[in-house]
Amino acid sequence: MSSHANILSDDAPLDLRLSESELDRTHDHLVSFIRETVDAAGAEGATLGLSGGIDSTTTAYLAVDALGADGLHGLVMPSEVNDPENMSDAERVAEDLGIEYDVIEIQPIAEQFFDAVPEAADSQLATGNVYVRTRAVLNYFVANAENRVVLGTGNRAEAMTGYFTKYGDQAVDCNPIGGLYKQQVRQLAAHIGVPHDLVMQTPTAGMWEGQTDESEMGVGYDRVDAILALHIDGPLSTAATVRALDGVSREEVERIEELVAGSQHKRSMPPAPEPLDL
Ligand SMILES: Nc1ncnc2c1ncn2[C@@H]1O[C@H](COP(=O)(O)OP(=O)(O)OC[C@H]2O[C@@H]([n+]3cccc(C(=O)O)c3)[C@H](O)[C@@H]2O)[C@@H](O)[C@H]1O
Ligand SMILES: Nc1ncnc2c1ncn2[C@@H]1O[C@H](COP(=O)(O)OP(=O)(O)OP(=O)(O)O)[C@@H](O)[C@H]1O
Ligand SMILES: [Mg+2]
Repeated sequence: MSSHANILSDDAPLDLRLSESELDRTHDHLVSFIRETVDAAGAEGATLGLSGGIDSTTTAYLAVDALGADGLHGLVMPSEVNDPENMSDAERVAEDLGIEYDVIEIQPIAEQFFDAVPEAADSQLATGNVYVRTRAVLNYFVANAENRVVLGTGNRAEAMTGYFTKYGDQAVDCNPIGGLYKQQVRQLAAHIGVPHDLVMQTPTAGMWEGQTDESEMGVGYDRVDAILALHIDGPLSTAATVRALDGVSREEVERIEELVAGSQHKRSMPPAPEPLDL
C-alpha cells in the first residue's frame, strides 16, 4: 500500500506526511532506538500492552523488527468497558507477529480498587484511570520477572496535550513513537505493513464505553497535529496559526494551548522545594 493512501482526513489543514525515504529512515531510527534502549538496560527484550489501536500496533511492529518475535511479550488486558472487537484486533496483531502474548482480564483487579473506595467509584474518569494504571502494574510485573523493558506507545500529539494518564499509560521505559504526530504514526504504520483497518481505527483510550480521543479533546487529530507543529513546536503566533490553517478557529488553537499548559506537570519530574539554607 502507498503510505500516502487515505491517511489524512478530507479537511486536514496541514499535510505533515513524510516522503517514502523519510519513512524508511524513521523506521530504521526507531528500530535502532528500541534495540539500544533494551541493550543499555541489559534487558533481554521488551513488553507492551496491546489494545488493537494504532499506537500499540505500530510500536509492536517496530519492536519485532528491532528485537525479533522472541524479544517481545505482549499483554492484552481487557476490562468490561473495552470493545471486544478491539481486543480481538489486539490478539490478531500478536498472532500476525508471532509473539508470545497473554490475555489478562483486569476487571476483577479493578473491582478490588472500586470496592476499597466506593465513593470514588462513581467517577467515570477516576475508574477509567484505574484500568489504565492497573495495566501499568501488570506491564512492570512481567518486565521485572523476565528482565524486559516496558515499551510505551505515546505519540507526540498525546504527549504535548497531556492526553494520557499520569503514571498510567505514561509509566513506561521509553516511547519509540514519541516524536511522531498522529498522522505520521498512521503513515508509518501503513508503510511498515500494518493492516489498513487498524491504520484507520478510531483512536480510543478505552476507559469508558463509547469514548473517543477526538470527541473528548474537542479537536480532531489532524487539527491537533497542525496546531502543535506550527504553533506549539513551531514559531507561529496564535493569530498567525489561525490565518495559516484553513478552517481552524481561534477557539481550537486556544483549546490546544490550554491542554499543553495544563499538562506541564505530567511531563516533568514531581517537584520538591529547594532545600532551605539552614
Ligand atoms: N498542576 C498540577 N501539578 C501537579 N499535579 C497535578 C496538577 N494538576 C493535576 N495534577 C495531578 O494529576 C492528576 C490528574 O491527571 P491524571 O490522573 O492523568 O488524570 P486526567 O488528566 O484528569 O485524565 C486522564 C486523561 O487522559 C486521557 N487518556 C488517558 C489514558 C489513555 C489515553 C489514550 O489516549 O489512550 C487518554 C483520558 O481520557 C483523560 O482525558 C490529578 O488527580 C492530580 O493528582
Ligand atoms: N485493553 C488494553 N490491553 C492492553 N493494553 C492496552 C489496553 N488499552 C490500552 N492499552 C495500552 O495503553 C496504550 C495507550 O492507549 P492509546 O489508546 O493511547 O493507544 P492505542 O490504543 O494503541 O492507539 P489509539 O490512540 O489510536 O487508540 C496502548 O497503546 C496500549 O499499550
Ligand atoms: Mg486506544
